[in-house]
Amino acid sequence: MAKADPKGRCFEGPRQLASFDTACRVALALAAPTGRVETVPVAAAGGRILAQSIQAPCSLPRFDQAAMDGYAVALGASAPSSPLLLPVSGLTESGDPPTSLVPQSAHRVRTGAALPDGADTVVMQEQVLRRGDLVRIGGDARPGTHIRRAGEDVRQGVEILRAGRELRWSDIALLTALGVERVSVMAPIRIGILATGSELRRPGEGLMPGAIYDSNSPMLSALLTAPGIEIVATRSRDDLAGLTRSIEALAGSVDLLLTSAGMSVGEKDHVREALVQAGGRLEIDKVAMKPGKPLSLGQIGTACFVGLPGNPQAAAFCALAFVRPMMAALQGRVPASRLTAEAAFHCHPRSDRTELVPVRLSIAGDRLTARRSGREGSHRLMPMVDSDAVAILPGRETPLCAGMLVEAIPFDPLRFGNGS
Ligand SMILES: Nc1nc2c(c(=O)[nH]1)N[C@H]1C(S)=C(S)[C@@H](COP(=O)(O)OP(=O)(O)OC[C@H]3O[C@@H](n4cnc5c(N)ncnc54)[C@H](O)[C@@H]3O)O[C@H]1N2
Ligand code: MOO
Repeated sequence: MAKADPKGRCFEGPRQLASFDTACRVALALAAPTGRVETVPVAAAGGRILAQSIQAPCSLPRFDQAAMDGYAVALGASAPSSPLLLPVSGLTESGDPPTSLVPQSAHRVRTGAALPDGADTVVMQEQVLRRGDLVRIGGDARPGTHIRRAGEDVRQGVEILRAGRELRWSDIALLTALGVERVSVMAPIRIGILATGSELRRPGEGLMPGAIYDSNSPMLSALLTAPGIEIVATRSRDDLAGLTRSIEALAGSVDLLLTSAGMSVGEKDHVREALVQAGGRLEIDKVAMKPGKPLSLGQIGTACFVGLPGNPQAAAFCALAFVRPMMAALQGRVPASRLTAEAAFHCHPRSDRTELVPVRLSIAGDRLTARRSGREGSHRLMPMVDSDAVAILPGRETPLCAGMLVEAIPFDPLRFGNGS
C-alpha cells in the first residue's frame, strides 16, 4: 500500500538506511544481463564484450616458417662437425608459396617465409659467409633453430577467447590473424541520464543569479562512456508532473536510468515520487554512506533505476561504486576489482557510515599508496580533479591510521585477468 511520507506526499518503498555493502549487492542483483547480442567487424570490436566463446578456426603460425632472414638447410640431428660449403639453390620471400629444398643446398629465406619442404634449420645470414652462389655454414650452426612451427602459438580448434571477455587490442590482432571477420558481442547497453533541477543551465545559455551549470550530466556521461555503452542525457525542471513524464519517456528506451539530484528532503525533491508515479519501485532508498546518503536504487519497467544525489562528489562516487558495476552486470561481465592501497593519511571515519574519500594513488617500490586529496565537502570539484581513485572507508570505532590498508576504486578502470 502506498504510504504518505512526512511531507504528506504519496510514495511507496523502503525508508531505512541500507548499509553500503547491501546497496552494492542490491545494485548488482537489479542489473540482470540484457542478453542482447549483435555481430560487429573485428576491427571495431575493441572494448566490446564477447558474447560467444571462440575456437581457433586454424592454427598459428599457419605453416612452418623461417624466424630469421637467412638460409634454410637440412642439418639432420647433429651440428656439422666441420664447416659446410653449400650452393644456394633458391629463394622464398614472405608470401611466396612453399617450395622444396634441393638436397645438399642452402635456400635463401626471409623472416616469415614458408620453410622449404625438407629443411630443418634456418641459419641466420650473419652466421654464414656468402661467396657468389655458395654459402659457408660454420660448425656452430645448431640444428632445428630459427623455425616457427605451424600451430606452436595457437592450435586449430582450441578455445582462444571466452564469452564475457572484454576484447582488447591483442584479441583484435589474434582474431584477425586467424581470419575472423566478425564477432558476436553484447549489444550496447543504453543508459539514460536525467539531470533534474530548475537551477540548471548549459554553458552558452544565460546564467541568471542563483542558477548553475549542469556539470553532473557531462561528468556522468564522461565517467560512464565506454565501448558498447550508449548514453542519452536530458534535463528536467523540479516539477513532479514534468519529472514523471521525463522518467516515463526515458525508462521505456534504456536499460539503466540515472537521475541526478532531487533526492533529498526539500520541497522540490520529487524524484522518488516521480519514479513511483511513473510505475517504478525502489529497493533501496538511502544508504549509510558519506557522501551519497540519499542514493536510491530500484526498477522501472525493464530498466534499473539509480537516483543519484545532486552534489557532484556524491553523484560521481555513487556512479563509480554502483553504476559501473551495474553496467558490467548488464553486459554479462565480471565487474572490475577494487584496489587495495596503503593509506597515506590519518582520519576518524564515522562509526555508522561508509565514507568515500577522493585519493591520489602512487606506487612507491612495491607498495600502492593512497593519499587523501582536497578538503571535505561533496559540492567540491577540485578534490576529484586532483585524485585518481575513491577510497572506501567502512564505518569504524577507532581512527584509521597511515599504513593501514584501504580499498579504492580507480577513476579509470584497471583491467587485469580479463575474464578468461
Ligand atoms: N535537510 C537536509 N538537507 C540535505 C540532506 C539531508 O539529509 N537533509 N542531504 C544532503 C545531501 S547528503 C545531499 S547529497 C544533497 C542531495 O540533494 P539532492 O539530491 O536533493 O540534490 P539537490 O538538493 O537538488 O542538489 C544538491 C546540490 O547539488 C547541486 N546540483 C544538483 N544538480 C546538479 C548538476 N546537474 N550539476 C551540478 N550541480 C548540481 C545543487 O545545485 C546543489 O548544490 O542534499 C543535502 N541536503
Ligand atoms: O551525499 Mo551528500 O553529498 O553526503 O552530502
